[in-house]
Amino acid sequence: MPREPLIAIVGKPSSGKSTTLNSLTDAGAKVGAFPFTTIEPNKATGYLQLPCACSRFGKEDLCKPNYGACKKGTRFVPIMLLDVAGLVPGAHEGRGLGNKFLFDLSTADALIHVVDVSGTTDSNGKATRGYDPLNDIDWLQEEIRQWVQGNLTKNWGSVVRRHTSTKSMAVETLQRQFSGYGANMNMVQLAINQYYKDYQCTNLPPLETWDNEMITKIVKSFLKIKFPTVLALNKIDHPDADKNISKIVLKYPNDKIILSSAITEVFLRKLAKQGYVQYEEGTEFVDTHEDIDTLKVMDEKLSQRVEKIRDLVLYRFGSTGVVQVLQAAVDILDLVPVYPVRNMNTFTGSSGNNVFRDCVMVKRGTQVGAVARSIMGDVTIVAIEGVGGIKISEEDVVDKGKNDILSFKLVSNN
Ligand SMILES: Nc1nc2c(ncn2[C@@H]2O[C@H](COP(=O)(O)OP(=O)(O)OP(=O)(O)O)[C@@H](O)[C@H]2O)c(=O)[nH]1
Repeated sequence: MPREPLIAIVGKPSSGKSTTLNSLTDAGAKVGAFPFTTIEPNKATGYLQLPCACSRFGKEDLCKPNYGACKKGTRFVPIMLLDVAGLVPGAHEGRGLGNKFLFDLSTADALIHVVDVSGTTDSNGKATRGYDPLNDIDWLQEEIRQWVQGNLTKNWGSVVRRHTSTKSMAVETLQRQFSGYGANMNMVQLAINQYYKDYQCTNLPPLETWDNEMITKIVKSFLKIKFPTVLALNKIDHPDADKNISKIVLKYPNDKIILSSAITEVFLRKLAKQGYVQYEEGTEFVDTHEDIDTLKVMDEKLSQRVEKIRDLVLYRFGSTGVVQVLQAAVDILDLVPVYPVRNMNTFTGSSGNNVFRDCVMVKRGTQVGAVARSIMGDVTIVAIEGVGGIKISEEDVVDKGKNDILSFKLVSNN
């Protein structure tokens, strides 16, 4: 994943995708610029919250990121989000805005599947009552599988002929066929390993003998690797949500599931902007005039609404869950923050007193040399220094809190 990670928000109409996106991208006055050169219409910048390196050294007051923000040691790192609207059942056959959106999806590294757990919208997003959202999870996975499988098997005869005549290995042939989804050899090998795990076997039958059932299995395993998914069970504020949540958690015990109420997050942020509450995003803490007397006084109706939100969402679930949804997506991608600095004694950049100006998210286990090249291009590295001036080799790997603050000494161009 040499470019910035891209996380797609998917789900049926009216599940709450836009509301989730709005709450993730509206970071209010807190954040500044973002690093992406082009933002296309269906892309937006979300802000991942994580403990910043400045808090390890008590330098919170000097932390001023080039991109995003840092507030009292909590870093807001910009992450690119893709809004995949218009997915409806039958999209792989071109229904709705079908193939275009599925095509957009191919650039995503992970998915946030927003599921309406209130059961108040049917499979097409129309208002109803008592709908079973379990259908939506299966439907979305199936829709993507049928699209990928359709693309793979369209010319299966010639794929097999070429495979045989070039004496290719299955991993090579699959990589060629899946290259449109950004799949490299490593990803395809991981997919094959996933297949071994899913179907408890140790080798693949010859590709020439694969029937539809076998191809389905391979595609399913590939999709697990290509699109790791967080299930955002949204609308938990609704009274019908509880029983649906239990059913989903029981059926998908191994999935990454986060409970959310996007509408509550949007509402609380609005009240905070208007000066009625002080709200710590991602937490259950909402202070009102009773706690902090500089906050505006709310009328009876507004007070009752905030009280209801506390009871129905914040105290029951610990937060609105929206901040955690993005954190979960970054977790399943196994990304960790790395802070390149110029001066390892002061943690500053090329000028000024501000510390930890840059932060990039890289896959855990990436070699330090590869991190340098992904930031600065094809450079020649003379030395790499870590905290305390320790020497780090290009082959050392990045981990959470380890080899994550780096100073690269390069060959000078002059
Ligand atoms: N009760 C409740 N309603 C919500 C929540 N999130 C969104 N909604 C409502 O659900 C409806 C659909 O929300 P959107 O965010 O527009 O849904 P969408 O998935 O973007 O819909 P499309 O644009 O049609 O694809 C709106 O009326 C929202 O106010 C939530 O957490 N709780």
